[in-house]
Amino acid sequence: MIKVGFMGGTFDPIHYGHLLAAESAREACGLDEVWFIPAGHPPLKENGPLADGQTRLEMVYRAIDFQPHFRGMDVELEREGTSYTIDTVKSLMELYPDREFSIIIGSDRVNDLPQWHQINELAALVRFIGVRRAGEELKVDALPAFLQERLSIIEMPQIGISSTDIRNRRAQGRSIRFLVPEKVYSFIRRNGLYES
Ligand SMILES: Nc1ncnc2c1ncn2[C@@H]1O[C@H](COP(=O)(O)OP(=O)(O)OP(=O)(O)O)[C@@H](O)[C@H]1O
Ligand SMILES: O=C(O)c1ccc[n+]([C@@H]2O[C@H](COP(=O)([O-])O)[C@@H](O)[C@H]2O)c1
Repeated sequence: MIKVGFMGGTFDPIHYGHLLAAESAREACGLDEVWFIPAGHPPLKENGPLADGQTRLEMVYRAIDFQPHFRGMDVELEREGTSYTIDTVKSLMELYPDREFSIIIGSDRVNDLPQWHQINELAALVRFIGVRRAGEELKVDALPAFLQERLSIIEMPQIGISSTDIRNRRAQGRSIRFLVPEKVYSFIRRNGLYES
């Protein structure tokens, strides 16, 4: 079986925190591939993304350009309605029966796992790889036992970057250089993304 770590996200925009979390998970868990899957309509987020789906996917492609273990996928962008992970996992398992999927999530998402749609069924299908995220407390003990059993926590160099901070910096006319890969940086600037 080919081991795939699926990293879903709003990626509005993708940044070095995402890439380093993915690479840390790949190394720690011996993953063959990491797939970056931008959410069409992210669940549990108060505000929808600022950039449209194709623009966020384009930034993912630019960020992972020439990385042999990384892939960008549009499966959630093509789907109507809220992008529940259970639906994505089921369709990926059907499309790629030769692959074994796990889900890579940062600590903020680890803490809200019990609120995920059909979480019992999801946890029966996949394992979760939780990555410690700068500024977020990991509350593994607060999770129900069935989730703790399906969760591995891995470490990564703590990197306090968030897409919110990047969008805020752009709105204030501040620099985002070195927070995102150079090809994402030039794309954001060229297209005037996140300007106020
Ligand atoms: N700096 C980081 N370190 C580790 N994990 C991260 C980091 N930033 C995001 N993640 C994780 O990546 C996944 C996708 O995150 P998302 O696209 O929402 O980015 P974000 O920076 O949290 O965005 P926003 O600030 O808009 O909420 C989530 O599981 C999140 O926990
Ligand atoms: O399926 C759910 O109920 C669910 C609830 C919260 C988050 N997720 C997924 O977790 C990933 C990271 O979410 P976010 O909001 O931090 O970008 C993304 O793929 C979301 O679709 C999924």
